[in-house]
Amino acid sequence: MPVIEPDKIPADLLPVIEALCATGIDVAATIARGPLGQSLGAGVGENTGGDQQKALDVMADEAFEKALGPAGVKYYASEEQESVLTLGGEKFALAIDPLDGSSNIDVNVSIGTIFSVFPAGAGPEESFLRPASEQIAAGYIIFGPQCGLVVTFGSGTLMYVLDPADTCFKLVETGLSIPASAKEYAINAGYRRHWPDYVRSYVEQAEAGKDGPRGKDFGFRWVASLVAETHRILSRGGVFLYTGDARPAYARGRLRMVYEVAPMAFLVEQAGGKATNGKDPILSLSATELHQKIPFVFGAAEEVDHVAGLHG
Ligand SMILES: O=P(O)(O)OC[C@H]1O[C@](O)(COP(=O)(O)O)[C@@H](O)[C@@H]1O
Ligand SMILES: [Mg+2]
Ligand SMILES: [Mg+2]
Repeated sequence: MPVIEPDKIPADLLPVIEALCATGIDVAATIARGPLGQSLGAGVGENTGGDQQKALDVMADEAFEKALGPAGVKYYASEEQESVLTLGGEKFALAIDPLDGSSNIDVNVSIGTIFSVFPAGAGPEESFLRPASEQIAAGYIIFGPQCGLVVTFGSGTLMYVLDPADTCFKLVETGLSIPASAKEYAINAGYRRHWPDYVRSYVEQAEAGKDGPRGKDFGFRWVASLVAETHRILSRGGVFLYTGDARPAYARGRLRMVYEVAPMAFLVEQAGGKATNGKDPILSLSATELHQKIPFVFGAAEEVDHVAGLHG
């Protein structure tokens, strides 16, 4: 039985996408059982980035690592591992956030797996420390009310939904498109007192709504799962901000260039949106360290441009 409809997937990448889907189906089944199975949200340690690791972070990482070597992945860079692993494949370098939105594991809110694929480079680190524009595929699996796959190979952004009847990801959209203007913004407003001026100005203008300089009302959203925020923005528009702020260790925000920001930027730009570090396009930038964080603003083109204007 196929795990995904293969028609729109480049032939050389099909084994990688199939391995991601097959593993995603297993992870989805584990998540769906929640407290009926083993404790998924229990703390089990700390990763290199200093985040607490939960049981599901580690289980998902082990499952993807195991599946991807035989699918052609040579270098495997995971948010949950300190350095790049060399697997059995030859062609590809794959970066992964095996479980995004860890704080939502135990509360039955959408979480996901984010991935980014480059052609394998000269060595493990060189394969990932390069311009984000050199990605040849990027996407995420969302574990939500529906399990879905959103992916780009550089010619549009595709959406698949997992059909529970035959556990096959089926194509539902071929050209996702983010409207240029937005009516919703997403930011963790709990950190307001730490924000830089350009973020404070952006949010104050949005909050002023029709009566302010933007001349329209905005709704506010925050799920605390990047995958879920991206899915909403790809589905109905909006803008997302997780910039640097004045908290210790948050000068470059929270999100990682290699595992989270570069792949989401590729998906968003392929859907007609924009993705910056507040000012410069993410796709023009390279990570200089594997676990490097970077400020991230993405979504509706007009909003991302407006933020860049305030950034100066
Ligand atoms: O808890 P905060 O500061 O609002 O951060 C939420 C962000 O952190 C993340 O959960 C980080 O990802 P991980 O769960 O993979 O560490 C994002 O999904 C989300 O956007
Ligand atoms: Mg994450
Ligand atoms: Mg994670």
